[in-house]
Amino acid sequence: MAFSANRSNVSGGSPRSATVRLERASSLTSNTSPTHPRSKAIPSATSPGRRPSRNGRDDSGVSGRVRVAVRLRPRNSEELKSDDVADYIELMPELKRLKLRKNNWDFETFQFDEILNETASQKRVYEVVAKPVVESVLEGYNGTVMAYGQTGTGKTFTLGKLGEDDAADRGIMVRAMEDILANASAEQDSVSVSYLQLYLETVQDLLAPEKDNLTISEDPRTGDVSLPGATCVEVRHPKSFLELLEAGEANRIAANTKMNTESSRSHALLLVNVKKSVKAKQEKESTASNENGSSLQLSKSHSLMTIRKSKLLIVDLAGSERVDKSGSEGHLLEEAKFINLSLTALGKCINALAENSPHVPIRDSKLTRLLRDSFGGTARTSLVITIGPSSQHRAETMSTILFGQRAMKVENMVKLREEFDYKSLCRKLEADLDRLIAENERQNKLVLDTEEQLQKRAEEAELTIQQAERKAKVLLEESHAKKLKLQKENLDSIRRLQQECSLLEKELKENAVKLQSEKEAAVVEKEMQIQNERAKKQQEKEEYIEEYQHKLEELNKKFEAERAERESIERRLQEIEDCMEGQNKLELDDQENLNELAKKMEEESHSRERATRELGEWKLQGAFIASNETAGLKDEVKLLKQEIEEQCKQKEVLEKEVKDLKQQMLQLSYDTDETRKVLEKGPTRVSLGAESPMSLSKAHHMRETVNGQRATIAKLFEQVGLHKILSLLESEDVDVRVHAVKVVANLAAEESNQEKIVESGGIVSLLRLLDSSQDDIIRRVAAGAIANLAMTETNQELIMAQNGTRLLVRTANETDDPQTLRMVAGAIANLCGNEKLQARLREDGGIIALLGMARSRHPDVLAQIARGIANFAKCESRAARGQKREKSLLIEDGALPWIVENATNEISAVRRHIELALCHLAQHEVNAVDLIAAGALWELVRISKECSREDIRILATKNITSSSSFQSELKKL
Ligand SMILES: Nc1ncnc2c1ncn2[C@@H]1O[C@H](COP(=O)(O)OP(=O)(O)OP(=O)(O)O)[C@@H](O)[C@H]1O
Repeated sequence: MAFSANRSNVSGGSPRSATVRLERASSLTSNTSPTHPRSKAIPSATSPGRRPSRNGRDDSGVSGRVRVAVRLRPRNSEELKSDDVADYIELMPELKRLKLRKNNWDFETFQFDEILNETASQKRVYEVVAKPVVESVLEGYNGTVMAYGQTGTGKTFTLGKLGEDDAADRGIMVRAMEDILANASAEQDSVSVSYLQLYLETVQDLLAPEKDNLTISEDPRTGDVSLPGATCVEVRHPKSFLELLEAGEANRIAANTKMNTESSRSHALLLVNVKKSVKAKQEKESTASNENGSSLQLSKSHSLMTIRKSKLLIVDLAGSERVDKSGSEGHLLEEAKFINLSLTALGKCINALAENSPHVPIRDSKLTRLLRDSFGGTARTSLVITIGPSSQHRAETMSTILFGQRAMKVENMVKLREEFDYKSLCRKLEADLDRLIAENERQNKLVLDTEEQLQKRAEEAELTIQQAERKAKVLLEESHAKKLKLQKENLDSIRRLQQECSLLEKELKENAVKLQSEKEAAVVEKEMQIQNERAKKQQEKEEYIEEYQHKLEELNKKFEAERAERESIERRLQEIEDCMEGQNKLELDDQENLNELAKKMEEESHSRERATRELGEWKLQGAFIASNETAGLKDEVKLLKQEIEEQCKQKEVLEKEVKDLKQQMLQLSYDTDETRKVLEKGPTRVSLGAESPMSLSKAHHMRETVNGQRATIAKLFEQVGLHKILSLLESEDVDVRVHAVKVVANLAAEESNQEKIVESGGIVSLLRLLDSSQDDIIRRVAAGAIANLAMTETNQELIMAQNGTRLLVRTANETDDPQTLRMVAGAIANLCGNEKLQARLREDGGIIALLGMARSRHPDVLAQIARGIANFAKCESRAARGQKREKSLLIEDGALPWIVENATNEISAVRRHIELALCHLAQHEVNAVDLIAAGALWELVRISKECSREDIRILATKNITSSSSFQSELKKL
């Protein structure tokens, strides 16, 4: 039987080699050895109740003081009867203090871990004294619960009470076993007990009474104490434990009877061995490996189990009064040796430990050897000291208390005791190995299978390649044959195409020769046609000239007659002028007289005023004289008035005469206008107007009249003087201005007069009149005069310099009178003929104004516009000769649409001018694109074929053929 569980083989445990003991915190082993004095100065661990943590982290050695509780037994029946009242003890459970009377006036105070009075229940005693130790045992630590006290104070009651009658009486042993069994797994853990008695240094097995002298064994390496021969019974239920305990108690009584001794002389020891399996931590694995110096590597995949082996020792000591009497007091030493050697030895050891003595006499008794781990060892130890209430045992009580005080000073180093379960690990590893071997075999088989498959596939692939090569060879041969065949077909096609090409070339050459001959024939025919037309035109022209010359001669004759008539009118006019001059002189004289008279009257008025002023002074003296003078003056005034009236009458007569003369002059002016109109339509003055429907005879008559009038006017012009006539243009009288401007216009119609008119400032006067007048007749006649003057280059420059273009433009915009517009258009048309002034003319708005006047739609106006455009285009064409030409300003100012629109105007004068203008514009390639866009090309083509004037036709043809743009446009169609 073994006292220590790890040495026990009672239950047929496995061989020792199967387990490896792991001592944690081996560095503290020497300290924990009972053979070495232990230091008391372990500060934090000295606190009562300090326990290793449940999670096992606090698994290195931890110091733990022996905990001591005091329990006071209630008074028994005898004590209750006696007067021996226990007032020598005073318990203070709250303060955990106990006071013991020393004498009548003094108490001694002791501090304990727990104070349990007489009313403390068994349950409370268990929880306070034993439960912490039991829990510690369940966590893998050794534990000791021990009761010490005088006989009859309740040690057995506290520890070994079974509680058959009343469960509340169950003592620490029963309750501890209940807790241990409740926390142990029936499958994995094991709980076994041994129950022993020590009497006079003899260890007896209470579960096997025949074993009455068990040997105590100590492991020299670890110091563990065991009883190899002790009975160790596995316990699974509290009930079986009770039975076991009852049996053990019966054996104890029998043994004591046999040995003729008392139970109070022996120590009862209940040894509970607990084996619990717990999952090992990873760090434990490495530790295990290192400590054993083995190369064993534990797979992390295994959940390694460790076995925690702990033992709980519950010791019901013999009554201590003998110790006290024999050990402490030093008397009756022999008796002590016989009776309770072990208690004495225990007291010494505790003293030594409490006093930190270098020598602890642990080997002095079997009890101290058995309790080696409980005091100064690795177990958690809790001591309950029991005392009685009777003052008769005061000395024993004091002795017990002092024992308890000394025991409190003993410190243990509690250590976790656990081992790896290498058996199960080995089993798991073997299972793993089997599994790995099976896996390896399976993999090998798989590799072999794969290799076979690969070999098979390689052979198949080889076969496929050979087949593909054969197929490729056949296809290559076929392709080569096809290629040769195609090449041959291509060659045949090329030859055929070459033959077709040569045939086509031959055909083309023949067609070209044929076309050339047809073209030449057409040219010859065309030339002949042109020559015929030319001849015909020439003949018509000559006939016309002949007829015209005849008519001209007739007109000249009539003109001579008119001139004679005009001279007579001019003579009459001279007479009238003379008469007017005389009349004017008379008027001037009368005016002087009147002025003189007015002067006299004014002086008289002043005199009268003076007289009036002096009248007050000379009222009396001069009244008479003043009245006479006034009468004289009145008479004089009367005479003068009569004279004035007479002169007025004469003036009226003269004015009537002037009026008549003016009437005559007006008539003359009207006649002049009419004559001029006729003349302007004649061949000598073609600058203005289109052909009139007036009959030739009437025109002739009119021209004769006009010629006569002109002669008269010319005479008048010589007699009156140009300056005077021009000054009349600024007369306030509208009629005078009208007549005067008509006279000037008539004069300007004669080229011979123009120089004089210009020298006399006529252009400026006419422009001023045009600028200032709102009268349509004046503006029309003035514009006509300007138009006539604008026929020469010098005059054109003068007109332009005097801002004439702007005035004409303004007039053109302001009036809708066709005759005025005709004159204005004529004037601008004349200006258009000056190539030096083109830019300025355009800048002053001349072209746009010219085009704007087309709104009139009057044939005469349209003719003048067309003439102006033709003039402009001609000058542009002339100016650009030999220079790089920019686009025509006419095109820039948007004239093309109007030109194209009127290119076929039924009025020949309009049409002819536009045809000319188009030809001039077409001379320059720069205009070609716009001309094509405006449709002018087709007009040019038409002109080249239909124009009545040959020169224009030729010009148009030349333009068309010489323009690459026109040619390409024509080719498109
Ligand atoms: N706390 C208690 N309550 C009631 N009765 C008690 C108590 N303690 C002890 N007794 C009684 O006192 C008597 C003596 O107790 P017990 O036998 O347990 O003492 P003991 O210390 O074990 O004595 P011994 O040393 O001789 O074995 C018993 O009859 C027991 O029932």
